[in-house]
Amino acid sequence: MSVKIGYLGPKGTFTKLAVDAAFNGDDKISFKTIPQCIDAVNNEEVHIGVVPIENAIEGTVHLSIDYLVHQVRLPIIAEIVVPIQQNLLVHRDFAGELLDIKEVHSHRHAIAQCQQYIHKFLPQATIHYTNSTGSAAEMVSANGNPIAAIGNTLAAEEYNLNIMEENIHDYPNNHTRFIVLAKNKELVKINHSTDLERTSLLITLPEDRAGVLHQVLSAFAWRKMNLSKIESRPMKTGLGNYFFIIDVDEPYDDALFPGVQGELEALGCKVTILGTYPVYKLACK
Ligand SMILES: O=C(O)C(=O)C[C@]1(C(=O)O)C=C[C@@H](O)C=C1
Repeated sequence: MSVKIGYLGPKGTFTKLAVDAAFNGDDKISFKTIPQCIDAVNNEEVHIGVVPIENAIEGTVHLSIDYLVHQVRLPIIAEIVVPIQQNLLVHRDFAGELLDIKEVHSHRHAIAQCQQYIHKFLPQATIHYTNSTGSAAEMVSANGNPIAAIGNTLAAEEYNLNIMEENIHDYPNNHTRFIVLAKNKELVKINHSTDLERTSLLITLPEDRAGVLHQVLSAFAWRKMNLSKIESRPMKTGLGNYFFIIDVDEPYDDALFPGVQGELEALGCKVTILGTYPVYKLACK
């Protein structure tokens, strides 16, 4: 059986680079948006979906986490981390200078990763947000105007663009985490080794209970469980209502995690496990 893998496309996105680094051979199907990709896994149009979740410079990809929490709950089966290098891509026929570029197109995370570069070298350009860096590159290749896209070298290749400036992201240690979603975890086969396992929890706090966040964190702290991320997001039910995503750098087990869950539930919290999964730090071609 050929395993169908959905990803945030079109061709030439960073998500495609992550998919190519992790999976070989299988059917790879691009989706225009993150929700469309997640829906496709849920509707069983594809077996696996890969979407970005967090970037080292710009932080969480809110669209992915919010869609997973509020719209479609699918388990996280694995995580792929790849290095991110942003480049300024222009049409093959563009022969001007940086100051001739009227518009810069890209995904909002890519624009944010190059904020200082744009501020310094492209102050005249207007910013246009796209669904992905790949769709920005596609747009530039179809357009003769003096415009540019921010994206990777695969996009330059796929859309026959010139790389006008390389490595334009503002901070050198740039990586993005991608999550792998699937209903059947047996279909997710990543042939790389890893010694890191992570568990992601969704926690909602009881209303108006002084010090409860401190108590939540202590439940992990005294068990010496290593948290790699804590993030709050609006519940979308009114001002001041938030949920927390907590990543623990340990696989789910039958002792510590049920202990934490019981303790948090006794405090009036609601705890949901979003996934317990291996983390693969991979290089891209
Ligand atoms: O637009 C792409 O190429 C994507 O895969 C999305 C995305 C993101 O959402 O963060 C992925 C990696 C980079 O951080 C920039 C953009």
